[in-house]
Formats: sequence, structure tokens, C-alpha cells
Amino acid sequence: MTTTPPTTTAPLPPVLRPHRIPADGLYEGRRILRRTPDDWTERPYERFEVIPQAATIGAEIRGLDLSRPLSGALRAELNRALLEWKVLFFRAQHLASGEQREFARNWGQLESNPLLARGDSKDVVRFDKAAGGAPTFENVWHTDVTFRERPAMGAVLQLREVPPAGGDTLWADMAAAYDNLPGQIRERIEGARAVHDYLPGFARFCTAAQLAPFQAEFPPVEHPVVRRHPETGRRMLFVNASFTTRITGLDEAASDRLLRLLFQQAQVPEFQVRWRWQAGDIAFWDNRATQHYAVNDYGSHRRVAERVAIAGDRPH
Ligand SMILES: O=C(O)CCC(=O)C(=O)O
Ligand SMILES: [Fe+2]
Repeated sequence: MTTTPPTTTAPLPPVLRPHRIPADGLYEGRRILRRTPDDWTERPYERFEVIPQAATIGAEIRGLDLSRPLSGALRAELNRALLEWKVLFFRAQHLASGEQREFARNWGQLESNPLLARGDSKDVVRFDKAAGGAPTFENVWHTDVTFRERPAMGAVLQLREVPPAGGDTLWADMAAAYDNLPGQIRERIEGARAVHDYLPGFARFCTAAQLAPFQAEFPPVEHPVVRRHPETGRRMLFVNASFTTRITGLDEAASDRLLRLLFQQAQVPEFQVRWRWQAGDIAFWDNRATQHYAVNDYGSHRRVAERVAIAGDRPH
């Protein structure tokens, strides 16, 4: 008598479904992007190659030289990829600072950063601890500048110098984090608001004297705990361990309990992508839909990163 080995027909959980990459190397948009409530479109990308790095977040884009001006069509196609993948990676671009700013300008005004910018350009933040530059937000998950009323829409980061090993960056998908919350928690946070404040996040790197001048410019602000993406309409978890200090209307203990649970949800490995940098690589992320974390595992080696951030709108 022959026995058939047991098989399972159960589908993989949604966040782990593999993407189909056809033999010609062009990714055919398997997933469907919701553009407007009545228009569900599925189109492959036409102008570049998209190599997914994880099921829902992160794609390497091949075949583009970002130092060249973008046509409207190419910008639109890249924006569609950004909305779908939330962080795009481009190898070996080696952009001059001006080129990096020009690329980012295709998405809007650059945001000046009085807290972190050093040197003459107020919109380029250079992370280089060895040279006394801005601290990186290592070991803290965060969405950039949520202590502003209008946090950045996105950011373009280039690694100028990489350590011999380590120094990766992780990004996490806040739509997946929201979608995978238990229903009763989703109900509980619907309509909830939370306070965001730069002080606790920066106090880990800066002295009180360095931070004091910015208190008037950046008073604590309130944002919704769940924000709707302005372009896709998707709901996303919008609290982060670096800047979110309190759920409005809850006492401190209840707020801490709920925030801890939400921070933990935002840090689930299945919602993440990890990029191993080479010098000259660019990462372009949708700051409305993600959090990120720079891994501090390279000892005393040098790692130099430069970032420009694109101005965003008020979360709703
Ligand atoms: O250095 C990194 O990998 C990321 C630093 C960071 O948090 C940022 O550029 O916003
Ligand atoms: Fe950041």
C-alpha cells in the first residue's frame, strides 16, 4: 500500500505571499493598488525593473540613473512603485548632494531641519558620528519628524561611507501593522489621537541645553493614532516609539499599556525589510506609511549617511 505524504492546501498568511517575478525580470503588478474608491487598476511597471525585497514592503529599482531629470511619466511610475512598496532602493547612484536634492524635489519642497542639519545646507542632514555630525536614530523605531504638525512626506537617504560589516537599516510597513491588529484593538484606536514630542526622542542624543532653543518652535502636537494615507486611502498605524508620548484622553498607565502594544505591533519582523548598504546606494521612503531603524552594530567603524526630507501634509 502506498501512502501519500500529507499536503497542506492552506494559503500562506497574506503578508508572506511571494510575489511573482516572471522570467523577463519585469515585475508584473500582482497586487492591486486602490487609486480611487471606484478605480482598481493593475498594471506592470513599464520603465524600470522592480525587485521586491519582502512581500509588502521594500523593492529595489533597477535600470535608472537618478542623477538625470525625471520625465512626468517616470515620476508618476516611480510614485506608484513608492506607494506600493513604501521604500525603494537604488544601488550605486553616487549622487552629488545637489542631485540628491533635485531628485527629492520631484516630490515637493525640501524640509529644513533646524534640529539636525549642520553646515550651510539646512535641508541636508549628514549623519556622521565620527565627525561630530547628527546622531542617527539607532535602536529606536521612528517615523521622521512626527513632532511637526506636518511630518515629512518622505525622505531620500544616501550612504556615502559604509562600515566593513553591519550598519543596515530596517523599514516597517504601517499598513500591514494596522491590518494585522486584532479587531478589538482596531476598534479601540479608531478616532484616537496621540501626542508627539521631539524631546524624549532627542534627549537620548542631545543635552538639554542643545534642545532648549527648539521648544518654542516644536511644541507637542497631536496626530491621529490611525492615519489615512492621502494617496492610497489606506489606514495605517501612526504612532512611534521615538516621538509618541501619550494617547490623548487616557491616564498615563492606560496610555503606556496601549502604546507599548502598538509599538510592539509596529516592530513585527514580518512587516519589515532590511537593506544592506553599499556606498552610493539610495533609499527613498514614504514616511507616511513606514517607520525605520538604523542598526547600530558596527562598533567604532565609520558610517556616513546624508538625508533630505520632503515636506508633508497634516495627517488625518
Ligand atoms: O542612517 C540611517 O540608516 C537612517 C537614519 C535616519 O533615521 C534618517 O535618515 O531619517
Ligand atoms: Fe529617520
